[in-house]
Amino acid sequence: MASVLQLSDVSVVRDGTTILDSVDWTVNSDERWVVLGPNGAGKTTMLQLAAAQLHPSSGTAMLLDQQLGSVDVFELRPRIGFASTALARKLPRNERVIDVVMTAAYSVTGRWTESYEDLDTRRAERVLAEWKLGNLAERRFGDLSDGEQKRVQIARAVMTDPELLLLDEPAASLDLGSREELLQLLSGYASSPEAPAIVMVTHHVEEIPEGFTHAMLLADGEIQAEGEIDDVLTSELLSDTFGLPLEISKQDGRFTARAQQQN
Ligand SMILES: Nc1ncnc2c1ncn2[C@@H]1O[C@H](COP(=O)(O)OP(=O)(O)OP(=O)(O)O)[C@@H](O)[C@H]1O
Repeated sequence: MASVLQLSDVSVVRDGTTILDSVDWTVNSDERWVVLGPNGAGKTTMLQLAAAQLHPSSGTAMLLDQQLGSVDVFELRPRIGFASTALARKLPRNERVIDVVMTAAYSVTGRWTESYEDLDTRRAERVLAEWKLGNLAERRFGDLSDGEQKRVQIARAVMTDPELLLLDEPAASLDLGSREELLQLLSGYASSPEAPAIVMVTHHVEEIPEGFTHAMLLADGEIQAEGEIDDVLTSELLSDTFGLPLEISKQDGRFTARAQQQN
């Protein structure tokens, strides 16, 4: 299976601080990864590397068969779908939902003078329907609920049929109903044979959709564990990563975690 991302001995240093330390990580095209770790572990930095928004300070990062640092990132970025709160803040709140999604075709936020083809419109309509947003296409983005806005961000990220989809805390701040609705959609998407490789950062194991295959645990910029999801999301490894005794269980494909009872 072809790899879409391959980090070899990658470190990221910013203002003298090592944020990622000698990371080795390969994501193959048929894998769906979740990245977990405490605040400040380096998860967002890892996604920024995977989104070609950041170069390694040392080591080698291969992204979609191109080496970061020796490729035009503007050619790479349209092949990568990225949904994050930072990106969502750039989306114009008074733009129609369909335009928020369609402008991804040009990697811009905010419709301006670009001309779109019927193909773009049809694709945006199809993606909106897939993410249960078809009836909201003409609404203003800023008027939607948080749950609907999160789905629009993902619809926008998949608009260009990316080879790698990156999701930074897609379920953060959602109420229980909106979270479950989103997880169901993400599960369906992740389980489809046409889905791209996916990397999702989250703070909560409860937010891992069914169908995710691999996990990475990160702390202090170092990988604590990585591999198949059931081998990595164990009570022992999670307790070590978060520095407190945790008990993890899995039922019907979904994980839950809680602090262990102290005697
Ligand atoms: N320019 C910078 N200079 C120094 N340190 C930085 C810089 N940018 C980020 N950091 C630090 O790097 C660390 C990792 O940040 P990052 O946002 O990748 O972590 P994270 O795991 O996504 O955290 P969170 O879960 O809180 O979102 C943090 O401690 C952050 O303060």
